[in-house]
Amino acid sequence: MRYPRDLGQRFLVNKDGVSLFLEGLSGFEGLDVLEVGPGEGQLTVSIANVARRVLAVEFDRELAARLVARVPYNVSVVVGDGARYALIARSPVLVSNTPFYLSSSIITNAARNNNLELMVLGLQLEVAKRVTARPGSELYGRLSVISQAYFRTQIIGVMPSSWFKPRPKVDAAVVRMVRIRRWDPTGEALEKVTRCLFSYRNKLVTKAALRCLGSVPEDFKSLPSSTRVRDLAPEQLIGVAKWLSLGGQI
Ligand SMILES: C[S@@+](CC[C@H](N)C(=O)[O-])C[C@H]1O[C@@H](n2cnc3c(N)ncnc32)[C@H](O)[C@@H]1O
Repeated sequence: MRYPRDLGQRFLVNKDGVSLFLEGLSGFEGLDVLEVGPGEGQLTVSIANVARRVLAVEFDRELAARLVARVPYNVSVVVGDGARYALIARSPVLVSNTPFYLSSSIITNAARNNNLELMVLGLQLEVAKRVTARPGSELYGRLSVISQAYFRTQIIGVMPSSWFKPRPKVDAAVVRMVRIRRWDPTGEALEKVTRCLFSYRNKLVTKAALRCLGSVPEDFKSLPSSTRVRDLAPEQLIGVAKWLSLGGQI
C-alpha cells in the first residue's frame, strides 16, 4: 500500500454529516465499533455515545495524540493502518469517514472478516454509487460485485463537498453495508474470477469466460447469448466462483 502525503485528510464540519453516520448505525447500538481514521474526532464522540466501546485507529500520530485527550472513557485510540484492522477486527461494526485512497481496501478487507456485520462508510459519491450499482448499469463493476456478494448496500445520504475542510473536489455519501453472506473459500475464487472477467466488462460473457476460464461454465450457458459481463449479477458470479473453488480451473 502506498500512502499519500495528505492521508486523505478532509474533515467533516457539518452536523448533518454526523447524523447520517448515526442513522447508518441504527439497530446496531450498544456494540463494539472499529473506527478507521477518526481524525480530530468529528464522529468519534457521537459514535461513543451509542456504542459500547470504540477502537479508533488513526494513521497520523499527531492527530492520534491530540485525540486521546478529548475522547470519553469508552474510546481507545491507536496508531495504525485502519485497512489492516478491517481485516482482523473483532468488533461487529466498522465506521469510517474513509480517506478516499483507502475505501476499496477497507471494503475488500472487511468482506473477509466475518466478525463485521455492519459497516457505515463515508465514500466518494462515485464510489458509493459503484458499491450500490445494479447489474447492467454504467457504474456496475468488480467493487459492486464484491460489496453486494457480502453486504446489502444502501446510500444513506449525500455529503456535499462544502461539508468538509479542506473542501474536496467531489461530493461524498454515507453508505450502510449489512452483511448477508459469510466469507468462505468461494470468496477467493470470486475475487479471482471477477478480476479477469471485469477486465472484459463490455464483452459477451461467453467470450470473456473462454478467455478467463478456458470454457463456458454451466451457470453461464443458460444466459441469453447477448449477455455481457457487466450484466452478471453477484449471485451468478458466486455460482461460478463456487464451481471454481470446487476444482474448476481458471
Ligand atoms: C476523511 S478524514 C476523516 C476524519 C474524521 N473521521 C472526519 O470524519 O472528519 C480521513 C482520516 O483517516 C486518516 N487515515 C488516513 N489513512 C489512514 C490509514 N491507513 N489508517 C487509519 N487512518 C488513516 C487520516 O489521517 C484522516 O484523519
